[in-house]
Amino acid sequence: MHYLSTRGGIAPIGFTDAVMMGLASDGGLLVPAEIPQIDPPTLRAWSALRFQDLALEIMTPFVGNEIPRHELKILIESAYSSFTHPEITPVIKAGDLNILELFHGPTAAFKDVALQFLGNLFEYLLARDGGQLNIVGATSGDTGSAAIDGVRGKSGIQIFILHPKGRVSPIQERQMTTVLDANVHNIAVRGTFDDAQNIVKALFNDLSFKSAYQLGAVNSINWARILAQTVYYFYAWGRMTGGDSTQQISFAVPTGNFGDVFAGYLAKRMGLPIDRLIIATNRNDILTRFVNTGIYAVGDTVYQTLSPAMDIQIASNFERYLYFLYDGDAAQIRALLADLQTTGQLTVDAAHQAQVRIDFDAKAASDVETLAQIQATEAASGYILCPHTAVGVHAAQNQSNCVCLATAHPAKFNDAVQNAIGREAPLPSSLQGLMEKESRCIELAATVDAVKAHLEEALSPTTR
Ligand SMILES: Cc1ncc(COP(=O)(O)O)c(C=O)c1O
Ligand SMILES: N[C@@H](CCOP(=O)(O)O)C(=O)O
Repeated sequence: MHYLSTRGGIAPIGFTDAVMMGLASDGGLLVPAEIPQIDPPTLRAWSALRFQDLALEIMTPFVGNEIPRHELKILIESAYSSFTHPEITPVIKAGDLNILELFHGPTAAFKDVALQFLGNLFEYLLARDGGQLNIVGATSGDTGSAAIDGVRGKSGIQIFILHPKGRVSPIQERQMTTVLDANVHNIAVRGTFDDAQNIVKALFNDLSFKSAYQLGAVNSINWARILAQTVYYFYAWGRMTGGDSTQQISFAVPTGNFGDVFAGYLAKRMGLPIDRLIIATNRNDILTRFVNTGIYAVGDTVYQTLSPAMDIQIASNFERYLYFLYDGDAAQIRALLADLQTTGQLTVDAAHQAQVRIDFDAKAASDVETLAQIQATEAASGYILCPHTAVGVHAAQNQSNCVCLATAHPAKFNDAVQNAIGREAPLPSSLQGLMEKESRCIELAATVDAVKAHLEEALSPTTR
């Protein structure tokens, strides 16, 4: 399997290079040159597999022959050994709802599914090929702690995570800042998640800096993130249908950076019988507006909502979708992105907008609607939704045969839960005692220069 850039500016590379490159060297995102097609008999056979075995099957064609199958299997088995549910990502019934619980990993959010694997993969590749990696990532709350947990204490790896100061939940913040391993560096930037993500991308686009400091990516700009997240769509479909490929399932996906729903889109393009893919956004509704109008227009403000991990205006993986929407026409992607850069918006033509409406539904929820959904679901079934999941469940109303992705444990957002139902969700053991622990974090201005200077200082041979 080879990987290309959405902007057409790099020669094809293999899986290992794609994982280590993170953001493509021309500023685009890496995508597979072709999408493997899974036929109905294979889907049926896969529906009986354990999550780990399914992951091995799905990843194999994307990895190609770069990692021997038995070694890939070990990486996968080890990644999911830290999950507390035997099914890894179970589908459970809550009243009428089908909930795909993605929060049974060490940091209680769906990010663990990919980042436990990616941490192992980085460690394996560094041990095999030599070198070291300095990860720089941006988080609106969940990627940060999951990435930190995935690489803490691993040799040859340093991790720097930027979060927007005061814009993640107290538990999310403590999950990151109470990890005191020497290779973990938390940075609170005085800005929004979009500011943090722009800084990370600027650092990756500074190719001499990227190469001098061996930067690596844990955000969903890294293809391995998308790949690992694709697995649970197949898994949930198998659990819902028993492998009957005449049965289609819809998915409601709480969306911010477009990584999770893009993984669902990839699954559908691989042949998984998905009916509707529902993009669920909060008040930061750029993607919902895009699906409904064909215009992707960046607003002036990133609103703070009760679902803070989705407080994102500029959705990183949207560029990957545009690439497939335009059948891999990189020149067209560059033109659309140039429009976005100069005017703050891009518009797809009517024919492509029609395709967007075939590919996705989209719906936004206000905070009031989010709280009402948490309250209604708890009243109907006793099940407590996290506010992000509630945005998804709200969007799934009236959709039959739908699976709602539960992207985080509700206890990570107990202020919202308390507000909705008058009590908190019980803390899982992984989240207990965080508020009493020692923490470490520095604060920086939300500028590329400030972060660059910090990295230079932290990574200089005299400091280390
Ligand atoms: C709990 C939670 N739900 C949903 C999302 C949105 O996922 P994505 O950014 O992949 O669209 C995030 C952040 O990524 C999150 O942390
Ligand atoms: N919601 C995310 C934002 C970063 O998204 P990613 O999937 O690109 O890592 C978070 O919780 O940090």
